[in-house]
Amino acid sequence: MSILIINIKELIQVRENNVTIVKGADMKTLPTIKNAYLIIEHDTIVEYGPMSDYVDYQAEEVIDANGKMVLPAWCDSHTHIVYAGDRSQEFVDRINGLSYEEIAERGGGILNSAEVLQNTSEEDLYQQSLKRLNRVMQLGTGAVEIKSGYGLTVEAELKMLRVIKRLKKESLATIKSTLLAAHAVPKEFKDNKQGFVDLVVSEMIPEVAQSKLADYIDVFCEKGYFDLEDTDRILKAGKAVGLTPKIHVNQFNAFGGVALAVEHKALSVDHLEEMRSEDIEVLKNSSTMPVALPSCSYFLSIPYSPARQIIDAGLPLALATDYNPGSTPSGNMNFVVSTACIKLRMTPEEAINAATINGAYAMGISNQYGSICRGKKANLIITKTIESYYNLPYAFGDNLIDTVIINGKVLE
Ligand SMILES: N=CN[C@@H](CCC(=O)O)C(=O)O
Ligand SMILES: [Zn+2]
Repeated sequence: MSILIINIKELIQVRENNVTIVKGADMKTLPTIKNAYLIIEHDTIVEYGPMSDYVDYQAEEVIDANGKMVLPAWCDSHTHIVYAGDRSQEFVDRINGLSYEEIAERGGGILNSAEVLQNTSEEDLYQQSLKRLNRVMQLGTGAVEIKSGYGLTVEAELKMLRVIKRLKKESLATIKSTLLAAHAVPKEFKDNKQGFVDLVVSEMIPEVAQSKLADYIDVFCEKGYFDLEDTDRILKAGKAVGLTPKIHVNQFNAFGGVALAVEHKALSVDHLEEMRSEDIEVLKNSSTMPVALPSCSYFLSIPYSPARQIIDAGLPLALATDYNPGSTPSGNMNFVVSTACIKLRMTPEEAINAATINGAYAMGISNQYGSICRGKKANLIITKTIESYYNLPYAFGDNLIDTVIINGKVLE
């Protein structure tokens, strides 16, 4: 299959040298080609350039993108798309005055989702999750990381990971899978957190590694969940079987989790709503990607990650949705990009870099995704007719996407 796209008003995020990460002041640059063409063969970008250089090419499908822009599909490096049911009652409880923490203390929150998921069949869980995945693909997401963490028993965590594996196989999207067994302490272990950490380390991690069901290991490193010692044990055990760490850290409290993650050479540290200067310092000269989740801050009314401080310190930053039933029931990367500009004071260039190439880095796939580059996979968004790419964050809440191409296939 070959696709030729002609008359592209602006081809965005063109990176000739297969750049795999963009940091600091460089994030303000978004390389583009005006009035461009692009050729896809099978699932790969094989050629592009200005229309003035275009030489006749016989493609099976020709798309005239007159007035429209083309950019890499969004790379959403942090989601919990596989879950059962919803937590809309807790949403209303919060409106009526309860905090996210108070709801969790009453046995709601993650434990509520875990109970529902444990009682949901694998087929039903798959169907619910597939629907969400298809929806976010329509919204321009072409690559996505999905975590376990609503199972909290060996059996239910494996069920979640098998659903992710099936999504990998049956969906067009590129998917990375993360074991987040240490997401909350289950009721049965309420007074025996160590017992649960032992279970994660001695049963869940080996079993998941054995059946090759995860690419990454995650921990919710937070007061009332898992402390530095627990996190250290779990990351060590994960790394020992080849699972690279990506952790939830500094969402409500900052107490050294970022430094621990860097020590473990984590691929990413995610949330970062609460950042101290030493957290920023420790990320310098590391290979760990900081990831901001602005939809979560929006939904919970908690602080936004200090993107300006992070980028102005010369660090890279990625943006992701955190799509989950409790803190972020939205997988819309367009909203994330808008909110990053509006609330985190990122420029459109920074936000697009953060949601494409840096998002791909935070999933370990930026050698293949996240920019327009010969040889990279053809995951693309074709916008509606727009004046400038500034319109993408500016027109918040609007859908400016006309067509999505994922791994060389046009979404119906
Ligand atoms: N903070 C931890 N985990 C999720 C929320 C989980 C939930 O509330 O269900 C997050 O990333 O925000
Ligand atoms: Zn999360």
